[in-house]
Amino acid sequence: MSGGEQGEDLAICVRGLRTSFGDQVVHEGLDLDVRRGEILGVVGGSGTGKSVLMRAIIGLQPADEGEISVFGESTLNRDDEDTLALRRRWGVLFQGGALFSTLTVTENIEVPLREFYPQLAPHLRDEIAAYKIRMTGLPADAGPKFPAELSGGMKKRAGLARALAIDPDLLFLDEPTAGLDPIGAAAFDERTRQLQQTLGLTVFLITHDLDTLHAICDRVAVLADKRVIAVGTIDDLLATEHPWIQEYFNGPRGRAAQPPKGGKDQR
Ligand SMILES: Nc1ncnc2c1ncn2[C@@H]1O[C@H](COP(=O)(O)OP(=O)(O)OP(=O)(O)O)[C@@H](O)[C@H]1O
Repeated sequence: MSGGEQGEDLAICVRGLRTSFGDQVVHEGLDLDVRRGEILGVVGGSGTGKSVLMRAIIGLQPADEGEISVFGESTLNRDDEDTLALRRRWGVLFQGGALFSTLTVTENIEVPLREFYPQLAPHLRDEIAAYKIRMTGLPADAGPKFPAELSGGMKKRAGLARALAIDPDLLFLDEPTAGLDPIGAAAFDERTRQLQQTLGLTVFLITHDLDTLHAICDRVAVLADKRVIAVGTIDDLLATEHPWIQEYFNGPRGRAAQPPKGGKDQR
């Protein structure tokens, strides 16, 4: 189910990861492969370390032990210039959106453009921001608005537009549909899938949303006991006997989210 991938087919490769906060060990001996071009859903009970894993991959959380590489390049122990070159290849939508409240939507989207392309002329920055606004399905007049003036769904789209600002190859989404109504969540999923297919993105998607897993994830990784206990399609996971996995996918909510038999996508 996991392992055995060729290095060049992998967007992310984690081996033997250990992370901790003081005495609290979050991950121990964690391995994970994310294939290029896939949407990998990451699930697990609350506090199992999904966000900490994402932060470790993008270099915001130190690793006590282990190896992490992104597109074949180690993310650990890099010098500043190398780190910047690698960071250009990913965009991140943090849990809750994490927009700067004192900046407009356009200015938020321009933050990574200023950081990575400081020489870019202001009118080009504005054009790119306007394009990203359209791309993520925000209304054109969202640009001059402040985050406090946006609905929850619009904030997520603005966060997505910022994550896509520098045309990344890899997108990290931390609970992108949390707090959205089911219609808004389905629309966000659909947009994520469209963008992933059109732009050839690899997506690392942390979620508790069973509908999202069924609708757009190619494979799902399950975190428990400080490591990834299983990775595969939902059918692969259903074939395992781990009690948490069975409860998660076959419990009342899991069953309700399963697509009807005889046709995966009826939309
Ligand atoms: N900055 C921090 N300082 C101390 N402990 C932390 C910190 N960040 C996370 N933790 C701890 O690490 C563990 C994993 O947290 P993490 O946020 O990765 O969980 P999660 O699986 O994403 O949870 P959820 O599904 O609830 O968002 C938790 O016990 C959390 O309290």
